[in-house]
This record gives sequence, C-alpha cells and structure tokens, in this order.
Amino acid sequence: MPRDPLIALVGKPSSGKSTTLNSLTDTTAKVGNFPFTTIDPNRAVGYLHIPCACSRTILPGNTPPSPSDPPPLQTRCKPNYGACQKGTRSVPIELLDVAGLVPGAHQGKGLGNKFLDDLRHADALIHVVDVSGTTDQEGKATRGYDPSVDIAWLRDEIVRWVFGNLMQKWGGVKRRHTAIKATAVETLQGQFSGYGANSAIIARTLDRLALKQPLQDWDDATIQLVVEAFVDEKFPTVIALNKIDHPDADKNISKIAKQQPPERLVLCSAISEVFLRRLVKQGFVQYIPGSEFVDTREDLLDNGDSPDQVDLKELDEKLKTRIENLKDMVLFRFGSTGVNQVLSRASEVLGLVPVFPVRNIGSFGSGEAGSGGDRAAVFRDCVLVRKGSTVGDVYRKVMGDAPLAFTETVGGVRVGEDEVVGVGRNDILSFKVGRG
Ligand SMILES: Nc1nc2c(ncn2[C@@H]2O[C@H](COP(=O)(O)OP(=O)(O)OP(=O)(O)O)[C@@H](O)[C@H]2O)c(=O)[nH]1
Repeated sequence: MPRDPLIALVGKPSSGKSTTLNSLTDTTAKVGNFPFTTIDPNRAVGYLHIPCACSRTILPGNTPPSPSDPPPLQTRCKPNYGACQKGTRSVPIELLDVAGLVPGAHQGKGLGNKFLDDLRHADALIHVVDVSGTTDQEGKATRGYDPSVDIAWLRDEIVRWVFGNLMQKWGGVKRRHTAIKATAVETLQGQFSGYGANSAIIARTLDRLALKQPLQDWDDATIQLVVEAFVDEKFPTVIALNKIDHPDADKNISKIAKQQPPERLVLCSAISEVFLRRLVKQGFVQYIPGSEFVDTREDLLDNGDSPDQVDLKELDEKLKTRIENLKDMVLFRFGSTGVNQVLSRASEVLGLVPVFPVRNIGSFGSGEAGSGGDRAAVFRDCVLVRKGSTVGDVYRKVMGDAPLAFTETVGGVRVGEDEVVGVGRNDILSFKVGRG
C-alpha cells in the first residue's frame, strides 16, 4: 500500500525549525482529527491548505443561489480529518522534525548520524534558513553571517552521508553487479532502498546524468555525481528563508534569490505566525492563519461594526505597536507570514495531488445512495497522493487489498484503474468493491 507522504524540517540549530513547526502544527484554526495512528515523538501533523472540491461550481447542483452565497456543497463539507473553511481545506500531512544538523554531521558531529538516519523516510525537505544572518553555522548568536552558505553545506552533509554509506560497500556492490549482470538501476535500487528509493527515482537519477561508462567502471568522481543527483531526486528541498521580519534580512534575501531557483524559495516569519495565532487564542485579534489581514477591536469599530458586535479585547499600547510593526515589516511587505506557503511549496515540489474518495458519486456523500438526502455531509475524505499516481494506487491506499469492481467519477463516468489522477479531471472518485 502506498505510504503517506512525509516532509522533514531540517536546518542548523536556532534557525527557527521548532517555531516553524509550531506555526504549521498549531491547531487554533479548529482543525479536526488526523488519520495517522502512530505519531513518533519527532513527528507532528501539519495542515496543507488546498482549494476544496466542495467549492467547484462546475459540479452538478453546486451553483450558488446568488453571487454572494457560497456554493451549496460548501455548507455541507465536513471533513473526517482536518477542516474546510469557506472552500479552503486543511489536509493533514505528516512532518518530521530533524533536530540541529551542523557541518560535520555526516561524521557524527552533534549526533549528526542519528539525525541523518531520521531523514531516510522523508519524501521532501524544508530547509529552514535563518536569513537574518544573526546565527553562525552552528547556531550561535552573531551578526552579519552569510546564510547562503548554509544552503550549500546542508546539502553537502546529506550527500557525504549517502556517499560514505555507499563507498563502505562499493567493492562488493561492483563485484555482485558484474557477477549477476544486473542493470545499474537494479544495483543502485538495492543500495538506496534504505532511503525509501524506488526504481523510478533511481531511473530519473541516472537519466539526469546520462553516463556512458558501465557501473563497474565508475570512478569516485562519477559515484559522487550519482549520489548528488540521487539526493536531489530523493529529497527535493524547499528553502524557507525564515526571520524576514529582521532588518538584516533584506540583503541576504537578495543574494540568495540570485543563486537559487525561485520555485524553491519561500520567505517566512514563523515567529510572526506563532504570535498572531496566540493573539487569536487570547481574543485580541481576528486573523485567518496565513492571510494578509489582522483586525483588532479598533479596526473593526473603524470599519463600522457596532461595539456590542465586536467580541475582541482592548489592546494596550505595547501590543498595539507590536502588531503595527508586524503589519509593516511582514504582512504588508510580503503579503503574509509565509508559513502556509512553505508547506504548499513542499507539496508542489513533491507533486502531491489531493483526491476526494466518496461513497456516492451523485451526492458526494459517504452514505448509501439516498441516505441523508441533500443535507448529508459531503467530501468527508481527502487523500494526498504523488503526481503520476493512478486510480488503482488511490484505491489501494484507501481500501487496501479488497478487489475493485469499478470506479466512477463525476457524472457517473467510469474511469480505468490505470488512469493517472489529476486535479479537476478525475480527482473525485467512487470505488465499487467486489468482483466486476
Ligand atoms: N526574528 C525572528 N526570530 C525567530 C523567528 N523564528 C524563530 N525565531 C527565533 O529564533 C530562535 C531559535 O528558534 P527555534 O525555533 O528554537 O530554532 P530551532 O531551529 O528549532 O533550534 P534548535 O532546537 O536548536 O535546533 C528563537 O529565539 C526564536 O524565537 C522569526 O521568524 N523571526
């Protein structure tokens, strides 16, 4: 059965990993349960924000009565896991906290081997970088440090770790490869299976390099290239440039933006998100996590709300100033605190596709045909699968090994088991169990 995707947060000490994790996992937004049964101590549940199927007005019977009304399905969207607020769905996703990697980790420095070992199961990485330059490469307080260096050494540590593990056995690997006349994909898959690599990842790795020599003739430099390409395939990485609220951040952001592909970079201020969510909990502000706007009591009164309608507390001068600063330095300049984009971007680099399995393809409910009528809850389930997954892959993830009779999508249209799932095309599926 395909595994659930796992995203790991990595970075040097004090770059803001815990704060980022808190901002991604804090459940102020009334998110519900999650489907993962065993959560290790270093795992947490984050919520990926996606447009929910319930807000697609193209679906039968989902036209809003007037432009200002929500589509009818939206009012009945009740996820089993996560939440749906006005058509934005929070889908639970597992996160792994890989504590404090430092240069030299691959040789065991700072318990590095243990942390690197934790990484094996990750499908993508979020590298949290302290873009303010106020912590050195080991996380100690400083000023004027160049954080672009961190991006290079962290990847290098992972490469050296994988390289070291492979080289320990390379003599035997080569001999066996020749003796059994294996293909390079087969041999490398055997070596890299401990990192959760399948043959598709290995094939992509080798395609990237288009090597001429057979595996048994690879020299160290070639093996190094193979390992680098493998690390990039197996651990696609989003770089979260954290602490953008700090005045020293701008020049570092410009430098890194010139060196890295834009689709890999996200700007964020984890501490701002944590602070705002705390103020929401304490009843001081209205704020939808990830949005550009924060409303205080004063703002709402200025907007014409009457005092008895506004149930927010008064702010003292100190808090007022902090919120104004946060608006100026982060929200207005960057459009949000950026933390939700960190997770969305990681899901993009992984190519995750949300799929909505429903029992009843006519009503999108989870009951038998006709049960609950048009008031029944819809789109109870949403699963995240990797790009390129087929209808059959989704079926096995949701239903396990039971035999599949046939599958329908919107309008009762039959879809084949081998069809690749895609957003808006065949991502609402009803599986009929049994022998077809
Ligand atoms: N200015 C600013 N400071 C931040 C931000 N995020 C985190 N910090 C601060 O950076 C320091 C380190 O944050 P942590 O989240 O503990 O960092 P960490 O990477 O988990 O550190 P380790 O647990 O040592 O690996 C703390 O003092 C945070 O308050 C941010 O967005 N802006």
